[in-house]
Amino acid sequence: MLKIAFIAHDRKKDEMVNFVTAYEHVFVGHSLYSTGTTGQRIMEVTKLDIHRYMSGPLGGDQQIGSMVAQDELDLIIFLRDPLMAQPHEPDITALLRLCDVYGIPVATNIATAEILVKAIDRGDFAWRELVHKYKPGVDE
Ligand SMILES: O=C(CO)COP(=O)(O)O
Repeated sequence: MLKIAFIAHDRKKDEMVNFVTAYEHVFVGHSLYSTGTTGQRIMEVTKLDIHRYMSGPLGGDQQIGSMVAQDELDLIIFLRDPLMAQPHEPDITALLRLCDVYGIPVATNIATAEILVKAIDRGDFAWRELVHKYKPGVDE
């Protein structure tokens, strides 16, 4: 079971809802997380159970970043709006930076999200289980 987070900016929320609905059969077996409004929108139209953090501008991206830092997240689908400035831009940058620090797969547009979801379906993310088993500082 993977831990997957969904985040979408306002003008990308319809796209996110359509995407998650189309692949609900893939996501249903996993632990799901989201920022506040994104999760609410997805749960309105699917049967998925999503743990919702705060809304992005109120700290939701940072809460998800904290999961990344604690090795508690395997994959993020973050549909960003590249054409609209966000008040919490530093939080967004910080989250993406942490994904790079910890090597967490993150899709920032729908084309990459499609590829990742197909990889999940094929079982390509089984390597994440190995990462979880190896805890630096404990196993060394
Ligand atoms: O702003 C966001 C991510 O940066 C998303 O937050 P919401 O899901 O609460 O709209």
